[in-house]
Amino acid sequence: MKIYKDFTFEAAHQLPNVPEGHKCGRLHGHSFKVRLTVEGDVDPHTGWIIDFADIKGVFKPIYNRLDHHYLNDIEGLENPTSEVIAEWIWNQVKPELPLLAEVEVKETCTCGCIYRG
Ligand SMILES: Nc1nc2c(c(=O)[nH]1)N=C([C@H](O)[C@H](O)COP(=O)(O)OP(=O)(O)OP(=O)(O)O)CN2
Ligand SMILES: [Zn+2]
Repeated sequence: MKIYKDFTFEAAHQLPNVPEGHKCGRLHGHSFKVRLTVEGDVDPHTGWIIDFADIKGVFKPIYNRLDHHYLNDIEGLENPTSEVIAEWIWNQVKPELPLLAEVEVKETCTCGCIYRG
């Protein structure tokens, strides 16, 4: 069984390694969407894998580092593509949430990235 919790954070970034003139080389912002998916067995007593609130609790300090920040300033996010952000979030969350199975990051309505470790 898999469950997930969705988050939205607002942040600015620019991609330093794109070719000259690429639009993403300019400073811009997104309402980033993050989906954290957890996989495990359903506890027969509680009826859940874990409480959604526990996923939120684990992500809260990480969310606070991202929301309304300039991502390039964050250690490990100097080149903040969706792929790099997804792996970075995985590395922050996984030790605190061993059942984590998937991190999805969406920059816009039409593009995103899924990382499974
Ligand atoms: N593989 C990746 N490609 C791109 C990334 C990325 O993180 N990984 N990022 C960008 C830009 O940051 C941009 O914000 C998103 O790109 P794009 O989908 O081109 O954005 P648009 O909204 O302008 O696209 P539409 O074609 O209008 O849907 C670029 N590439
Ligand atoms: Zn962007």
